[in-house]
Amino acid sequence: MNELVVIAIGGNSIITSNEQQSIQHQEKAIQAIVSNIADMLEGGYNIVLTHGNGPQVGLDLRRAEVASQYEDIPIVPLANCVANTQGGIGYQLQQGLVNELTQRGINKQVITLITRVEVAADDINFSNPTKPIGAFFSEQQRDVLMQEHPDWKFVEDSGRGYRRVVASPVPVKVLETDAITSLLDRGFVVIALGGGGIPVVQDGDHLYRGVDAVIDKDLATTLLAKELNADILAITTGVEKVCINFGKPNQQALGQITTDETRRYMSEGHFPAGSMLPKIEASLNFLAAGGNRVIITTPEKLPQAIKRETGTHIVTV
Ligand SMILES: NC(=O)OP(=O)(O)O
Repeated sequence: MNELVVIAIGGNSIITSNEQQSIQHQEKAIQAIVSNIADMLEGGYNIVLTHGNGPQVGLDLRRAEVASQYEDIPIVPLANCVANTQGGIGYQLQQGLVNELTQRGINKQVITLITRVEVAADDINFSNPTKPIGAFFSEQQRDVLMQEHPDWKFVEDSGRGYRRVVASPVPVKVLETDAITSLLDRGFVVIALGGGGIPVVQDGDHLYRGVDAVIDKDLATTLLAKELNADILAITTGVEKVCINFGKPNQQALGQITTDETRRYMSEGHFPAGSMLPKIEASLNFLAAGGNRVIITTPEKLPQAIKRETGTHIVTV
């Protein structure tokens, strides 16, 4: 039985900077990603590929806001913008991966699944926006935007500038897990849960409606990996390996670590909040639910990391 790997790719691996937002730039980034996914498929793994949408959903929302200044063009709610990014990014990944597999002579079907995720209507995160979306702005640009849009909130993001933030409720349940399982059983590579899933709340018995938010894709991917009983969760990030004492002279990159060691490093404050910490918490959560292994590495290093040649591997024992 082939191992099931659930892989999360960040939206910023596809739009890498303000200057690289065009579809042509995104397709170039996607070509590199699908080549790595194809390598993993050749290694005999079953794969569910999830992706973020931070830069893309911010762009989509901005496009909708600008267009809605024309009286005949209605505004698009944020939940629909998330759905749009699932379709748009999913299409690019699906087409890129199908083409890559065809060129390699691999007969494997790929499908993108629109995926909804239930969140709690009373989630406290609705009143405290934390999820950065869209482009990076200078302090001066941010101040101008805040004057034009007093309801917009911003946060400084990773030393790269200011980004708009929106609500990011905790994912409670992936509503399309059964469909993903059926597709995996039939041999598909499944691209799902784009942008952390379209956030929906219960609106009566088994009835749902979309809400204006963007779910964190690492949290949502962990939830899906648990629901699918996946063997391996692969979380991609900007560094090849997780480090302790990051940025200090005694910085140390971590290869394989146990959950006990991970918890100790976490309690010693080695993993910054809003950056590596949520990925580490998600990893521990997946392993506590019975997962075998978590890999944290860059998208480029995934094929080597799955063979244990690089990356940080977190295991229970
Ligand atoms: N939705 C989400 O978490 O997207 P990014 O990973 O692109 O920020």
